[in-house]
Amino acid sequence: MAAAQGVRGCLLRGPLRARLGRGCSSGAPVRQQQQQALVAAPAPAQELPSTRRKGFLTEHAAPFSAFLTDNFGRQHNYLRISLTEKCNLRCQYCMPEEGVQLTPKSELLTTQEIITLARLFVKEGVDKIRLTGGEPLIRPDVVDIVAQLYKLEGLQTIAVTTNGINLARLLPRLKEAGLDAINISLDTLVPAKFEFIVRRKGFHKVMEGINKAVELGYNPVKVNCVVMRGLNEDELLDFVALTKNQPLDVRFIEYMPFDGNKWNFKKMVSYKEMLDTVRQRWPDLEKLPCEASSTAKAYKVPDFQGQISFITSMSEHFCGSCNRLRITADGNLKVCLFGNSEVSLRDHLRSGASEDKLVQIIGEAVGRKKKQHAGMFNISQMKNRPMILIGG
Ligand SMILES: Nc1nc2c(ncn2[C@@H]2O[C@H](COP(=O)(O)OP(=O)(O)OP(=O)(O)O)[C@@H](O)[C@H]2O)c(=O)[nH]1
Ligand SMILES: C[S@@+](CC[C@H](N)C(=O)[O-])C[C@H]1O[C@@H](n2cnc3c(N)ncnc32)[C@H](O)[C@@H]1O
Ligand code: SF4
Ligand code: SF4
Repeated sequence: MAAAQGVRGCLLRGPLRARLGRGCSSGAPVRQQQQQALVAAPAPAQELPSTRRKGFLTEHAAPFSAFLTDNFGRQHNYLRISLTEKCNLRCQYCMPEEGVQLTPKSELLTTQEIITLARLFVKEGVDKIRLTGGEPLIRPDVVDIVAQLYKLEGLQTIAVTTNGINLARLLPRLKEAGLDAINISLDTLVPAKFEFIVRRKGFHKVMEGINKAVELGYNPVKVNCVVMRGLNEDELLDFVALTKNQPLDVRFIEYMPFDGNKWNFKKMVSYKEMLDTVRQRWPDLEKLPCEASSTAKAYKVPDFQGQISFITSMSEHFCGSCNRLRITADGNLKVCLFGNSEVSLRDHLRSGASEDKLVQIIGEAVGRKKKQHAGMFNISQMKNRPMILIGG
């Protein structure tokens, strides 16, 4: 597993301030802001807890569940669980400014229900769970959830996708509990623009979170950047420069349509356009091999420590190798990010369905999964949840 490999062996060299002084490609104001934000000199990397996984990587070889295999032969070994519908930011590309209709608390999955479902999926062959949201790190028991997941035999990777605001504070405990991999969302290196895009303050906290993840030895630390025309496409080269001396994987994401995010084609910057921009500055950019199921196409500037990637859901979808299922915070199984067929696992759990019955229901839902999403323009017209209620 990439993430399981990635958690070992991070080497840090020199203070971040010094790193950022080199290799930034655009004007001084952005660079100064980066330098102000990344002032801490990280301590030496520490080894992450990985003994449990070392064992399973070699010993766990159960046949893959027929229930989690769809009609196109795709094996779903990666489960994304949304821990909350709430968030401490209000990103323009994810949710409407006025917020979203929240589900009453009694209808959200309890911690026990989350663990029960996770255990069931792991038993059937899921070996990677990503916690998402909303903002997963505002759930008060997130550390406990990671600790309980860590005990699940067969689960090799526990990952989180976070906006980074609470990360520096929580990461030591999350790491102790068994968190293997971290993806942090950051769409701009300009503090004022950050406030505009996410409609809240917090830029420096996110940078602190990225520094803390590097300091604690996560490698790579993935940085998710949704690229939108007129907002941040002028910062691509600055983001690439961040990978020069740090173990970061900066992932440029094509802007995707969801309910309430005012997507339009003109605001989307395609993979090809982004790649051309980066290649003009670094013509010797190398393409890297990727896992077949990866959402991202990876590249590297020779001699840079980190790498960059592109998540091309719109212009070059990767549905053929999809291995992902989702559980929403209100307990629905969603078999495709861009499909609106859902089944309530919560209701079945609460009405006392047996494990066999639940597995059957999950299998039927997986059987309904389409070969691929319906295409950029069709999905921009379809009824779906706002992204904040899905979790990415
Ligand atoms: N179309 C599509 N996009 C996805 C899928 N999974 C994740 N993404 C998008 O990829 C971007 C990054 O998501 P992350 O939460 O970091 O998850 P990931 O890309 O699976 O991360 P890794 O496990 O580290 O590769 C977000 O914009 C997600 O919405 C998927 O199954 N289909
Ligand atoms: C919905 S967020 C939830 C996790 C966490 N709050 C965060 O922001 O990282 C998961 C991922 O989806 C991405 N995302 C949200 N809306 C998107 C959109 N319209 N297009 C592409 N990616 C999007 C975010 O940038 C983030 O990396
Ligand atoms: S992308 Fe993440 S941080 Fe931003 S509003 Fe959505 S859930 Fe919150
Ligand atoms: S759009 Fe649906 S089928 Fe395609 S990769 Fe994403 S979740 Fe999988």
